[in-house]
This record gives sequence, structure tokens and C-alpha cells, in this order.
Amino acid sequence: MAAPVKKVPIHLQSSQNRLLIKNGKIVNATGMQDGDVFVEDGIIKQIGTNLIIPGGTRVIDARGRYLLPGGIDPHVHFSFEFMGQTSADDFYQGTKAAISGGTTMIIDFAIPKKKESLLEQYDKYRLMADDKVCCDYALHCGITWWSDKVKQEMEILCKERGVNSFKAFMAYKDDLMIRDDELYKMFETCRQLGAVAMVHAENGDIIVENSKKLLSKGVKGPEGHEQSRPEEVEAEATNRACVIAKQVNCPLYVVHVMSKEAGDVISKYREQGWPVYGEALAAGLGTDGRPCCSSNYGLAAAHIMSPPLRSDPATKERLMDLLASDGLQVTGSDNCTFSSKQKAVGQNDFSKIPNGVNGVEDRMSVVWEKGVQSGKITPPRFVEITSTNAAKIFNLYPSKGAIGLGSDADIVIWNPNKTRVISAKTHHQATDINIFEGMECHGVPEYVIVSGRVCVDDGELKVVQGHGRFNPTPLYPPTVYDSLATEAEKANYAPLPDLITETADQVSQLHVNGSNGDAAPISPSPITVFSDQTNTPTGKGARQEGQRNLQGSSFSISSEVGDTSKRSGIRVHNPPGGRSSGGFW
Ligand SMILES: NC(=O)NCCC(=O)O
Ligand SMILES: [Zn+2]
Ligand SMILES: [Zn+2]
Repeated sequence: MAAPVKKVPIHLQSSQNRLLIKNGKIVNATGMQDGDVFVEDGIIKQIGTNLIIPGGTRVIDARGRYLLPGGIDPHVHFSFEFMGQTSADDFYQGTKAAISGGTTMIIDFAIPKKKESLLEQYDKYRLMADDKVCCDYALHCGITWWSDKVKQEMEILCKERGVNSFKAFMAYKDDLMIRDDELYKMFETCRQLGAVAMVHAENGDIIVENSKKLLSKGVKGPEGHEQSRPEEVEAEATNRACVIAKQVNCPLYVVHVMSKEAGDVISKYREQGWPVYGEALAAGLGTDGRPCCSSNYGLAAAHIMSPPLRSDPATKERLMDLLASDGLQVTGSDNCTFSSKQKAVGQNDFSKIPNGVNGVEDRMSVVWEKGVQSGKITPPRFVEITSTNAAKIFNLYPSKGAIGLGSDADIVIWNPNKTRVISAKTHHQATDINIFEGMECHGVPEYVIVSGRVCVDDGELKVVQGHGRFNPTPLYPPTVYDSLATEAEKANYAPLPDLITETADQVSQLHVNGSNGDAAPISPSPITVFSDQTNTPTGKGARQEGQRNLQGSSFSISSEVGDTSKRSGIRVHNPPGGRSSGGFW
């Protein structure tokens, strides 16, 4: 006989989709405030004190902790076919590792080989990622050759597939590299579309010649990697990319800034008022290139990436100083992991070592340790460089990158008083070596909430495959284009609404819709509140909730399954005026 079903009174049932985080210090890029945060259906619905909360809501006490917007890592490569290998972290393992470290959104790159279709590569990445991602994601596309077809496909990607950013490679000659005239045309096209041009800045011709010379002299080990591409080879290309972008009036995002000289170039253009953005990496901030000269090949090869980790140990301090002074704006990981076995293919020729390091899991800890713990930056600046700036540049703000009313409930409860030691023995990545091995970091993500779901729960990882969704990135990010766009172009995009983090009383006022000012009842439907009162549910800049495309949203649960709540489809962030989300993502 079946056991009798125990009935739980309705008021005692804990709702999976409601969460109250109490007593934390809420940190946004704009500042900090003490308060409680109420989350329902994956969205932040109330912020303040003395909130009116429905029964059955799960409560987490965050006293003594910071509440941070979930980290956004704008630079990862999962399952990337590169230098004859496929990077080891796939979209499941990579996003799982990301979440365990406090990152709740990643942006990967769909990079076609020369002559291949961008659209086909995009489709391939969507297929690889959609069912596997444990957190939300978006895609940049790579431009590795130029033709009318590439230009047309860029337009389709922007207008119909939710891609607003393209990366060009000035290195990896005969593989991904494009020439200056192609770069010029690509930047021009980005400018015409209102997209973000991104660049890997290194002089690929010089690298090839230097490598040949070093190999012929018998320098074959990993130490030859940096020798073939010294600082000025990165700085020259960074300057050249800025010059080319300027010719066509195009804003520019320089990925993986790895040297002092390249950082200085970006700062110089910014001082002139030019919209150039620079991304530092966890690797560049947390370690350096000295292990590349180790007699332990495995350790040396694990540190090989491009541009290289610099052997000057002062580089990491300088990069953090630049982040502190706004010479650089964003931190990513460029997570592109290869196992020791995969790295072994370059044993007799450094130019064949697959380039890439880990970082998606440890980026938040490394930046906190080197930035906040060292006293160089404040918690709000930490939030800005790990989350908010990426959200703004790729036009995801304020759904992402903020703890505000109507924002996605991507929240990290961060204990600054706990420490952890990074190790390959405990990390969640698909590699056997961690470049930050042994580093002690203050700041531990005790809870990581991904779109309302508690995926790190008091330190326990409970991710769900397929919980994440593809986030289209709309064109004309205001942060990037405001200083350049014409008035006619500005009509194409919605100005960013300001973040609102009012008290409960103020929130209630915003939702009573002309009633007597009593506290508003908790609404089961998403609350959409932005300070720009011209935003209506159908107007420019409105979040288009409920327009999630359900197709292709299969869902599976990992061994760490916590619940079976299902999220599916895509997210649409502040689509530009007139553009329908239309289900074509
Ligand atoms: N950076 C690196 O070494 N590997 C990933 C590919 C790239 O971003 O250039
Ligand atoms: Zn690159
Ligand atoms: Zn990369």
C-alpha cells in the first residue's frame, strides 16, 4: 500500500520562486545601502526595509555580507576549436564553474574559420549552448575574413539574432587574423550597425617572423612565447586598432589587455575623449608570465596565452591601477582551458602550444583580492568592473549588472571575511592545472542566485543544466554610442533608464497606480520599474517580459539538481524602439 501523502498547509509551503535576502549591504556601481531584497519569479521586486512579503517565502540572512550583482564575464571560450584542439570546458562545465565563483552570466564568441559562414557558426554555438548553460549567456561573433557576405551576415546577426558585438583578430596569422583594410571595413560596418567592435590587438606578422627566428636559434620551449610577442607588439597593434577605429568614427573595445604599454595606449585615447574600452583579465591581474620559464613543461604551458602573461611581475599591479583609475573598465577571464595532454602538443615548438588559460571560476575572487582586499578599489568599483560596465557596454543594463527594481535576480551573497585557497584539486573546471594554484583569496560567494534560483546554497553547488537562457544584446548601447551617435541614430535606441533602489515605501508609491498610497499587494506578474517614466510596457526601452521563445528549450538536470523549476527560452533586454522581439532569436 502506498504511504499516505502528508499534506502541508498551503501557508507553510515554501515557494521555490520567492526569496527574501535580509540584512545585507547592497552594493551597486553607484554606491552601497543596507537593506533587504525580495525576489519573485527571477526578478528583483522589492528593495528596502520593512518589506511586505508573502508567506512561504524562503529567507536568507545576509548580515555581515555584501549583496553584489552577479558577475558578468564578457570573455570566455567554451568548446572552442582552436589551434587543433577543442577547449576543455564546455557550456555546462564552464557555466557551472562560473557560478561557483559568483559569475551569473558569460559571453562567448562564435568564431568561424576563414570562408565559413558567421550565421552557421552562430547556430552551432546556440545548439551547443542552449541546453547546457547553467546561467544566462550571450554571444559575440568573430570576424576572421572579409567579403560582402560577411557584411550581410553581420547585419542579420545584429538585427535578427541578438548579437551586437564582433571581435577581430590582429594575430594568429593564416588562421583568424585579418588585415588592416579588412579591419577598417569591419569597424565601418560596426559603426553603421551600431554594434560594438572588439579587437585582439597584437601584430601577427611580427609574431610569425620572431617565432621563426627563435625556433631556428633553438628556442623551442614555452619561454619563447613571450619573446616572440613582447609588450610593444601588443601596444603597436592596440594603437593601430584605435587609429583605424577613429578613421571610421567607431567605438572600440580592446579585449585581454595584458601589458602596461597597451593599457597606457587605451588610457591615452580615453583621455582624449574617445570611446575606447579596455578589458583586463583575471590571469593578468592574479599571476604573471614567470612560470612560462619553468623547467616543468606542464606548468609553463598552462600559462601560455595570447597576448602573453608578462614576465614583469609589476604588470599585474599596473593593470589593477588602471582599473582603479578608469584607464581600463572591464574584467573578463578569456577562459579557454586545455588539459595538460592537450598542451603537450607544443612540447617541441612553443608556437604550437594551444593558447588559453582558466579564469571563469576564479575571476571574482582574484579581482576582489587584488582590488578590494589590497585597498586599490572600493566594493562599488569592484561591481562596476566585474559586472555593471560589461552590462552597459553590451546593452544588458539594468536587467543585468545591477541590484535594482526590475533587474534580473542575479545576486551574489559575498562574505568578505572568509577566505579560500584556489586549487585544481577543488575547482570545477575541466583542467588539471589552475594558474592561480595556492592563491589565498578573501571573499567567498556563500550564495549565488541565478535568475532567482539559489545555485550556490550556503557553499553547496546546485546548478541545473539548461537553467540559463540566451540573452539578445540590442544595438546602439547608449554607454558606447552616446558621444558618437547622430540625433537620427539616437532615435534608434532607447536611453538607459536609471537604476532604482528605493525603499519599500517608495516602491509601493510607484505601484499603487493612483490608489490611496497603501502598500501595494505583491503582484504575481513581473514589476517593471524604471526611473524613465516615459517607458511603458510597450514603449521604447520597455522590458519585454513574457516574450520568451520556447522553441528549442529542452531542459536537463545535472547530478547536483536542487529543484525541477523550469526556465526556458530567451531574454529580451530593452530592445531598441520599434524592434519586435518577434521570436526570431
Ligand atoms: N587568448 C588566448 O590565448 N586564447 C583564446 C583565444 C583568444 O582570445 O585570443
Ligand atoms: Zn584574443
Ligand atoms: Zn579570448
